[in-house]
Amino acid sequence: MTQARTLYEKIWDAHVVDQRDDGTAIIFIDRHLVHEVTSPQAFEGLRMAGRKVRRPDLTLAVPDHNVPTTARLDADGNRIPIADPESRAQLEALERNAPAFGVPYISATDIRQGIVHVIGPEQGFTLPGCTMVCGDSHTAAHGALGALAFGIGTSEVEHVLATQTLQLKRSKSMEIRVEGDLPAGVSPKDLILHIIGQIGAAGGTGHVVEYRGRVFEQMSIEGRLTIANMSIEAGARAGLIAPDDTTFAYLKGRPMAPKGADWDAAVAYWRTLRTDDGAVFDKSVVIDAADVAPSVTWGTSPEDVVPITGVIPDPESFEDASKRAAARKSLDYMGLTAGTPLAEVLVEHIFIGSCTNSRIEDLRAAADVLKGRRNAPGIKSALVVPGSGLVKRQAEEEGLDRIFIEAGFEWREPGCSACLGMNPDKVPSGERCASTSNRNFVGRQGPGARTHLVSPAMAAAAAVTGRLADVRELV
Ligand SMILES: CC(C)[C@H](C(=O)O)[C@@H](O)C(=O)O
Ligand code: SF4
Repeated sequence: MTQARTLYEKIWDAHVVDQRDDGTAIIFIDRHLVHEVTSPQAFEGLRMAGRKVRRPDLTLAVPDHNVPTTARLDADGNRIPIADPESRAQLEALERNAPAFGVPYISATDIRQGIVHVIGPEQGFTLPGCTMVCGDSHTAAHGALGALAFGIGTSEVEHVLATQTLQLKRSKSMEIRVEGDLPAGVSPKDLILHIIGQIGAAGGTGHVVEYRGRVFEQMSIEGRLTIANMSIEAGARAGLIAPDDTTFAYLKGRPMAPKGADWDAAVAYWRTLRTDDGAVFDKSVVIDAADVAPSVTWGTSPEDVVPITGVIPDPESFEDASKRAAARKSLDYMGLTAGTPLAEVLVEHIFIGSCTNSRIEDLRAAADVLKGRRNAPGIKSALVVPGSGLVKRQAEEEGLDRIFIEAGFEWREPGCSACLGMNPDKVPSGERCASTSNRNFVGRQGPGARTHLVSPAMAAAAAVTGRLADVRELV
C-alpha cells in the first residue's frame, strides 16, 4: 500500500527534479508571475550573464504596484507618464525586459491588466497542482485553486527565469480545520483575520497550510483567494485549498486554461489532488466557525484582531512581556485608547481593493451595503480599486460603479493602490483608514497612516457611518 500523503506532499513529490542528501531539492516551477518591483535586477542579472529566459511560455509579466490608479491615457489617447522617477524607471524596465526576453506581457493599458494575484486565476494561468512563484509575498493567494504557490526574492526570480527551477527545502505541513458554518453576515475575510488572530502572525512559520472543512468546500474561488492570500500574514510559506468542482467550473474556458482533451486529462489529474485519509500533518489547528464575527484589526500586526463587537484591548492584559510592549507601541501609533469600543473608532478614509479583496464578489458585497446610502460627512476619501480591468468592466456591466460613485467613492483603474505606499494613493499621516487590504504595518499605507483591516462589507459600513461599524446592523 502506498503511504497516505497530504495535498502538499503530492504536489511536492510531483515536482522534484533532484533530491539531495542534505534535504534540499530542485523543484520544477510550472508558473512564474513577474511584476515591476522585484524583476528589474533579475532581468539585469540575466543580461550580464548572457542568459535567456528558459521558459517564457510559463512566465507572465504585468505591472501593478507602481501604476497610478487614475486615468492612464490623456484625451488624445497618449500614455500619461508616471510622475515618480523610481516608479517610472521600474515600469519602463519591465516594458523593455518583457519583449526583450520574449516574456508575455500585459501592459498597463490592457483591459487584462491588474494585480498579479488577481490576473493569474482570472486568466487561467494559475492551475491546480502546479508550482507557482512570484517575487511577491502574497503569491500564497493562488493556493486557493490548489496550486503550491509562494513568494520568492529577486535573486530567486533570476534563478527561475534562467532555469525554471528553484532550490528548496520541504516545509512542514499544517492543517487549519474549520468546523461548522460561518454565521450570517460573516465573510471569508473575517474568517482569515480571525484565524490569524488565533494562531498569531508566526503561527504558520515553516509550514505549508492546508485549509480544510465544509466552510472552504462551500466557498467561492473569490473567497478562497482571500483566505489563501493572507496565509503569509500567519507566517506560512503557502496556503492550499484542495481543488474541487468549484475550482474546475471557475477555470473552465479561461484564456490560458487547458482546452478540449487536455482539459479532460487535467481535470482527471486534479481530482487526485486531495489529502489522503490517514495522512498526517505536522501541526493541526481547529477553529469553530460559529465563533467568527466581523473582524477588525486594532494594531500594527495582522494578528491584532478583535470582533467588531469588542473593545480595544488593554496592553497590560497580554501575558507575554514583548507582546505587552508591542501593544503599547501599536496603540500609540494607532492613536487609540484601551477599552474603547471598536464601534466608536472614527475613520476618515476607506480603501476597497488589493489582492485580498478586489474581485467581483468583493465589490458586490461592498455595493450591497452602499446601495441607496451615502458616505458619512467625516469621510475625506473613499477609493474603490478593482483588481483588474476585467473585474472593473464586469462591475460596470452590473452597475456597481454607479452605486460606489453615488455613495461618494472614487472609481479607479486597477493596481495595488493604497494597499502600500508605492504609488500616489496614500493615507495622510495620523489619519485612519478602514481598508480591505492585508497588512496594517506601521507606514504601510503611507508614513504615519493608521490602518484597520476589514472585509469589503465592513469597509462599506465604515464609509456610511464614518466609524468602524458592525455591518450586520446595517443590512
Ligand atoms: C513589493 C512586493 C515585493 C511586496 C511583497 O512581497 O509582498 C508587496 O506586494 C507587499 O504586499 O508588500
Ligand atoms: S495588492 Fe498589496 S499585498 Fe497585493 S501584491 Fe499589491 S501591494 Fe502586495
